[in-house]
Formats: sequence, C-alpha cells, structure tokens
Amino acid sequence: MAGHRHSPTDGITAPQVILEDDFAAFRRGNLRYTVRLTPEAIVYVVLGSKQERTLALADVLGCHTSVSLRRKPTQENQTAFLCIYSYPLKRKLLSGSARNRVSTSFRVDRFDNYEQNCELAEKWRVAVRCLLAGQTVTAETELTPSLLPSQPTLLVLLNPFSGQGKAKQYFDDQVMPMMAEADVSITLVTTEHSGHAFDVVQTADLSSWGGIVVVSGDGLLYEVVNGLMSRPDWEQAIKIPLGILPAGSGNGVCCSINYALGEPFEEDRMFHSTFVLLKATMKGQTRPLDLMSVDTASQRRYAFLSFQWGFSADVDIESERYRYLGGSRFLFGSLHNLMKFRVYRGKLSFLPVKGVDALKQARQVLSKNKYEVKPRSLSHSSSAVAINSGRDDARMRTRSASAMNGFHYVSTDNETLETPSQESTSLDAQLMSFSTENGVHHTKSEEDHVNGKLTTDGVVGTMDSEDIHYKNGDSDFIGAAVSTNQNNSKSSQPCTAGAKRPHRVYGPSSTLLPPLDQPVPDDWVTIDTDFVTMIIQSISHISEGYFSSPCSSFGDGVLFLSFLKRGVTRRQMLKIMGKMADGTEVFEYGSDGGYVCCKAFRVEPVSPPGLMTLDGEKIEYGPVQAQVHHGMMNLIMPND
Ligand SMILES: Nc1ncnc2c1ncn2[C@@H]1O[C@H](COP(=O)(O)OP(=O)(O)OP(=O)(O)O)[C@@H](O)[C@H]1O
Repeated sequence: MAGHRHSPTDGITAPQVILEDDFAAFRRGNLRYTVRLTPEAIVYVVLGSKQERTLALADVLGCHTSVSLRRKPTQENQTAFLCIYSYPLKRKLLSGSARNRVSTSFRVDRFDNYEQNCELAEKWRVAVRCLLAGQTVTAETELTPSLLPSQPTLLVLLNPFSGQGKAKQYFDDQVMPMMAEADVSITLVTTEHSGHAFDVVQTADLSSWGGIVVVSGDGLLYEVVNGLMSRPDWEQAIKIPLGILPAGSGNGVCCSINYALGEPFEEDRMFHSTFVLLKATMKGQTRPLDLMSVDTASQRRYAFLSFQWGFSADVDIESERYRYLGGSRFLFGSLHNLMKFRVYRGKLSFLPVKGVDALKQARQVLSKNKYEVKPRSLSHSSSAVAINSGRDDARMRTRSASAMNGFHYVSTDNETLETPSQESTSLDAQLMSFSTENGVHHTKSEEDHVNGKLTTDGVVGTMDSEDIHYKNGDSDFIGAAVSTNQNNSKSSQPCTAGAKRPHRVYGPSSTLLPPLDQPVPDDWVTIDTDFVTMIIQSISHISEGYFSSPCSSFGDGVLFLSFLKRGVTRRQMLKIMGKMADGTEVFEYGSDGGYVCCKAFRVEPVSPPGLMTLDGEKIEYGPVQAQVHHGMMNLIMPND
C-alpha cells in the first residue's frame, strides 16, 4: 500500500502543500490518486498520468471519514474512507450557472491496519475542517482532533406555513443533509402560531446558540428582530448572528444576499442559500445589516428590509390569496392592481444624504453588472439626490438622450445637464443647495428657480402644481437634527420614541426624528403629491424579481427611496416592473418618480385608509416615520 507524508522539500509546490498521500479511488477498481491538500484546494491526480482534478475549498462544505460510508472493516479489507462534499458552480446552457453537489470519496489504504488508516483519514478531515473554518494549517501543524473548531449550535425557527407551505419539506430534504455534511448542529423550533418566534427569542437564553436561523419568508425574521429588540438586553441580543433560508414567496433578504455575493438564486434557491449560509457559519462570518426604527402613532417597530406604501404594498398584501403560486403571486397581484391603478395622496418627507447621487451610483452598479446601460450625460453629476418632478407625458414617451426619461441632473459646479421642465428646475435648484458643503449656497440662477421665497435661515421653494417644499436649516444634516431625545448615547432603559408613542419599547434613540406630531426639521425635503407607489429599502431586493435598489448594500447606513407619482401610466408601470424583474435600470422612473438616498423619512397619508407594509408585513395605516441605525444587526453571510 503506497503513500507518503509530504516533505516540504518535495517539488516546486512544496511550500503550499499541507498534506499529500496516495489514495485509491472509491469505486474504481485499481485506480489510484495522488491527493494533495493546499490552503485553497484538494487536488488529485491519477497515478501515472497528468489527469488532475481540483476541489476548490471555497466550494467544499464538509469532509467525513468512514462513518458516513457505513462500511465495517473485514479481515481482508482494512480500508478507511475519506469523503469530501463540494458544491461547484456549473454553467447552465440557458440560465447562467448553478451549484451542484459532488461527493468525492477516497479509500485510505496506506496501512494494513484499519485504525492507522482511520487515523490518517482523520488527519485529513481535521486539516480540511480547519481550513473551512478559516484556521491556518501548514505542513508542520500537528493535526489532532483537538484542533477542530467548535461549531456553534444554531437555533432554527421554521414557519411551516411560509410561502407555499413547503418549508418543512425543504428543510428535511435539502437543508438537513447539508447541515450534516457541514457538521452544524441545530435546535429546531417549528412555529405554531404568529408571534411564536417573537416569544421564543424574547425570553430565550441566547448564550445557548451561536446564531438564529429562520426557515421562512422575511416576515419571520422581522418577528425575530422585533422579539430581540423587545428584550431589556436588546443591545447585546440584536448582535446575535441572524440567518435566513428562503421558504417564503418574497425572500428579499436571501435574494439580496445572493445578489451581493454573485451566487445563483433563481434555480433552487433553498439549496444555494443553504450553501451560502453554511459557508458563513463554518467561518463564523457575518455582515452588518442596518436596522430601521419605525414609529407609527401607536407603536415602534424595527425593520431591516423595506417600508412600502401604494402599489407595491397593495400587491404584497392583496396577493396573499395567491400564495399557492409562490413567487408568481407578485406578478399576478401586480397585473391585478394595474387594472385598478390607484393613487395615494400624501406627504413624503426625507432627510437626504449629502453628496450621494443615487442615480449615478445606480448606473455604475448596473454597468458593473454588465447590463446594457443607455448613454447618459451624467459624468459631472454629484448632487445629493436626483428627483423627477415633471409631469410631461410627451417627454416621458420620448426615450431620447436629451429627454433622459425626464430625469434632471444637477452638479455641484451648478452645471445643469438637462433641460428640465420649470417644475423640475425648481426642485433641483433646491436640491442643489443641500449638496453644497456648508449649509445654504445659492447662485443667482438657483434663486430665480425657487420662486424667490428666501428666508433668513434658508430658502423655501414651492412648485406650482406639486407643492414640493425644501427647507434648508443651518444645522448639519446628521446629529444636529431635531430629536425628541438629544442624548445620542444608546440607552439600555426603555425609551419612548416620541410624543405619540404610548408603547414603551427598548432600542436606540431615534436622534434624527422629531415627535410624529411635530413638523420635520428644516433640512428635510418634503414632497406633497399623489403617489402611485413608494418603496424605502435598505437592501437591494425587496423580493424576488424586485431589484428595486441597485445602490443598496449591506450595512451602508443609508436608505434608498424610490417613488412614482400620478402621471406615470399603466404602460410605464408594466415596463418598470419588467425592468425590476430583470435588474436593469430599475431607477428609470421617467419624469414622475425619483430614487434618492436618505437617512430618515416620514410619510403622512391623506388618502383614505389603505395598506402600508414593513418588511412585507402589514402595519397600521397612518403617519409613519423611521430612521436608519447603522449596522445594528449581524447577518450570517460570507464576508471575505
Ligand atoms: N405556525 C404559524 N401559523 C401562522 N402564522 C405563522 C406561523 N408561524 C409564523 N407565522 C406568521 O406568518 C407570518 C409570515 O411569515 P413568513 O414571512 O415566514 O412567510 P410568508 O409571509 O409566507 O413569506 P412571504 O411574504 O415571502 O410569502 C409572520 O408574520 C409570522 O408571524
């Protein structure tokens, strides 16, 4: 039985090789391999040939010795086994790429003795597991089981009614086998009613688990987050790594994770998301995720995904009855709502982020994604936001470069790059003022645009038809904004989040938000109009097929706000929905919408009661405001 331990002086690859042995193929007669373990891969070469195969460790989930092969040693056969589970990406003919499971087994037969072969196989297992956990292993490392990283136990909360009601089936058939391969142990709780997960995490001793994973739609994660934030030790509790496996019909978080990582999602989303989650779990990796503190008249909640009002909220909630269709329910719901095509009167106010040109960033992201991007004269644009305020349908219909679909861009050097309507000129001139560094800055031409309404501490500009106001105060946009609680420090005591918040809740102070019944600070932008839809989100996808914010990334500390106003037509809506689905130019809302970057927002509906959602869950209809809290949560996902 051949084989040898690698010596660092062997060959040119010597410094890279951690282990090298000759093993027999599992089921292929006399075929033998030289197998090498490097920090990046397991490479095996057929003895006597140059036929080399590589299992990249980035694709490997686990490694087991003979245990999994269910073979007992006999007198004649003293062989041990080594089995490696990998999930390499394969290109698909029509649909990009997808991972597939490959299990590679070797017969470890260097010795005539079963125990010694087992010991050798175990050395390999220890080395591979250590590398998968991100530990450094070299040819000199003494490979004993004591080196094995301790794998945390995960609390898994499974909603059997998520999506099409297949969460349990997915979990048993796909997730559990992969968890076993990765040696991840779990405590499984199947939720029995709405609020169950909230109760579990609100009272649990969290030190028992290394993380909490929901197998559900985004709604159960929302429940878990709010459960954690309702604990007296919320500040520590919310730091527990949180993961999600997509069993809902929306799955915005999983979609955003896989998009950010360049991982496939469309085909077998549970399989791909489990792979991603386990890779991160094994290395103890997380990424920060922002949390929104959201106040309504009666309550404070926490959200990590989106606030929606209008068309998209209606689609989300009203399509619940088509749940059996899975993700297609949104398409069905969209078509249904397109027929009604309602508008919603209200006021949208937001605190813009200085120096972020959301549209320009979106274009960069999309072109990096190799999507076809139409030429636009944006090269000098660096205004804080870009908003379309015109309502010129003729201009909307003309997709010429000069019309730019109604978008109007301004630059810090006051160069107007488009010929906007009078209305958009007015708004953009106002926006230009907060893109300057030190408070108010107006050129003569800008002042002309804002209809001459100058005040001593800034400017109030009004638009004839849309009643859009911009007020510029003296204060810097963060920190000095009006707040109910000027103490910026986080409190572990219950805090009231504003004058209209009768429910005492735990959580951070919303330093950017005034009480809900008080006016917004001067440095906020207000748009008072008829809206068709409004989505405010912190990650890229609000659900599958809704890549509505190309600029959003995990833990960026900002929100992106997309809206459409009265004036957009059904045809345009259809087109926008199509673009959202294939991830191209989702921000191209024509002259009747906008895509902006903000830190806080307030929505004050005037329309009769309708639907508003937070992370896809219905909330009470009425005034609502929120601010983003940078990276408060830890989302289980790879970060290298
Ligand atoms: N056993 C249960 N019975 C009824 N409701 C439950 C149960 N477990 C959880 N819930 C509730 O179901 C709601 C939705 O859960 P979840 O997000 O997992 O699925 P979903 O709404 O189907 O997902 P999606 O919106 O993506 O379709 C949550 O608010 C949660 O409180």
